[in-house]
Amino acid sequence: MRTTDKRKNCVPGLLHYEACPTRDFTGDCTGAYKWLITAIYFWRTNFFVKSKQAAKAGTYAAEHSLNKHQVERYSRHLLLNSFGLTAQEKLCSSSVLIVGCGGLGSPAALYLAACGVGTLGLMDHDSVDASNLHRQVIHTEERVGTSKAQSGRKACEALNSLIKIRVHEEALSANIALSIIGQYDMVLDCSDNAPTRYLISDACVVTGKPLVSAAAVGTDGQLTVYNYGEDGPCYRCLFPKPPAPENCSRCSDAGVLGVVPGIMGALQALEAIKIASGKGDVLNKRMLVFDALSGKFMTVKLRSKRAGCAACGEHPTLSMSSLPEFDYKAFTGQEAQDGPPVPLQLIPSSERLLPRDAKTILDQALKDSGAIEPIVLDVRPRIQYQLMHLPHAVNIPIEELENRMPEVKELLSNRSGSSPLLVICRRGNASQLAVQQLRMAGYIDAVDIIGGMTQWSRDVDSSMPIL
Ligand SMILES: Nc1ncnc2c1ncn2[C@@H]1O[C@H](COP(=O)(O)OP(=O)(O)OP(=O)(O)O)[C@@H](O)[C@H]1O
Ligand SMILES: [Zn+2]
Repeated sequence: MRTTDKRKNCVPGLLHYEACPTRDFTGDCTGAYKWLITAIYFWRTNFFVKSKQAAKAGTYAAEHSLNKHQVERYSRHLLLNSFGLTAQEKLCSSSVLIVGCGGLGSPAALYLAACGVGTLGLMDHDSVDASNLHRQVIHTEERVGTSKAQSGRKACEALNSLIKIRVHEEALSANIALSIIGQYDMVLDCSDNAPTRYLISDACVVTGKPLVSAAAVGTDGQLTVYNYGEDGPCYRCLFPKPPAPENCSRCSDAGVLGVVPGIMGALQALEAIKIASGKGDVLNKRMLVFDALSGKFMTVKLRSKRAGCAACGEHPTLSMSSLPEFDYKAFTGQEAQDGPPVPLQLIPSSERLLPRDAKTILDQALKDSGAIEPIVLDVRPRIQYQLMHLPHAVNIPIEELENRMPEVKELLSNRSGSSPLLVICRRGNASQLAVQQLRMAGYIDAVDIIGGMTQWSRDVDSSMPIL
C-alpha cells in the first residue's frame, strides 16, 4: 500500500512505475524523476518561447554584421570567392563622395548605390538639361530642369533603400572642399573643368583621401587613382601647370559619344569598390586609356609623387589653412563651373544687333531687294550649320574666314545697296571676332548678332533647336 501511495509522485503517463529508475530501495517512487521531467519541461518551454522571440526580432546565428536584407541583396557578391563576406562588410561601412552627377557620375553613382556602399554623397550645383540625357543615365525626362544632385538621389534611392544618401546641391569650392571631403572615405572626380579637378585633388591630399579620377570627351576616356598608398602621385604631380583654356575640350563644344563616359564612370565605381573592400590591385601610378572607336584599352605607367609638388611634395604650400584661400580660377584661367563661355565684349553693344532687330532688318531687306537675298554670314563649325541655320545664311567657319575673304568679297559684290552684312555664331563670341576681321578687311558695315543662334532661338524662333 505504501508503494501505491507513493505512485502519485510519478509523472503520469511518462514512465511506468515499475520501470522508474528513481524508485528507492524499498521500491517506492522518490519523486525525483518527476522533478527532473518537470525541470526539463520548463527549460524546453522557456527555450521555445525565447527562440520564437528571437526569430521575430530577425536575429539568427551568423558571424558577420550584415542583416537579412543585406545578405539576400548582396548574395552574389558574398558567394564570389574573390570578393566575399569581409569585402562586402567593408563596402557596406564605407562612404564615397561623387563630385559631378553628369556623364561619369551617373553610372558611378548607380553602381555604387547598387552594390551597397554605406553612405553615398552626390554633389552637383547644376540642373538636368535635355542634352544630358543621352549619357547621364541617372536622370529622366521628367526631371529635366530639376537639380542633378536631387535627381541622382531619387534614382539611387529607388535602386537601393538600404544605403544612406547625402545630397550636396552646390558647387565644390575652395572654402567648403575640406569640410565636405573630410566627411567621406574617398572621392570620385566626375567633374568636367580644370579648376574643380585641381581643387578636388588638393583637398584629397590635405585630408588624406584617395581620389578616383576619370575623364571622357569625344570617343576617348582616361582613368586613374590619385593620392593612393605611400608614393601615389596627385593630380598636381602629373600636371603642375594647368593646360591653356583653349586646349581643354568640353563635351558641350567637342561632343561626346554617350556610352564612353558610361564605361569610364563604371570603371570609377570599380576602383572605388576595390579601395573600399581592400580587394584587387588599385589603379595606382597607372592610367587606363580607352579608345572607343578601336575598342582598345591601354595602361600607361605614371610617375610617383613629385618632391616639389605644391600639394603632396616634401614642402607643400597647400594646407588646411591655405587651401581655402587658393584662387583656382586665377591659377587655371578658367571658370570653376563649366557653363557657357563668358560672353566677350569686343565690340560696343551700340554697334551690335539684338536678334529681334536683326530679324526686322532682314525682313525689310528681303522686301526691298526682291530677288536679291540679304547677306548672313554664319561663322560656326560646319556641323552646327548643318544641324540648323537661318534662311539665306552662308557658312564660313571662323577659322577659315581669313583664307576665304575672296569668297566674302564675291558674296558682297552681288548684294543690293540696302542689304546688311550680318554675322552670326553660336552664342555671340566668335561673331564679334569675325566682325573685327571683316572690318579690318574693309567691310565696315559688318555687324554681329548678340547671343548668336542660341538667343535667336529664344527670342525669335523657338522651333530652332538650341545646341
Ligand atoms: N565644382 C563643381 N562642383 C560640383 N559639380 C560640378 C563642379 N564642376 C562641374 N560639376 C558638374 O560635373 C558634371 C559634369 O558632367 P558632364 O561632363 O557630363 O557635363 P555637363 O556639364 O553635364 O554637360 P555638357 O558639358 O554637355 O553641357 C556636371 O553636372 C557639372 O555641373
Ligand atoms: Zn602631388
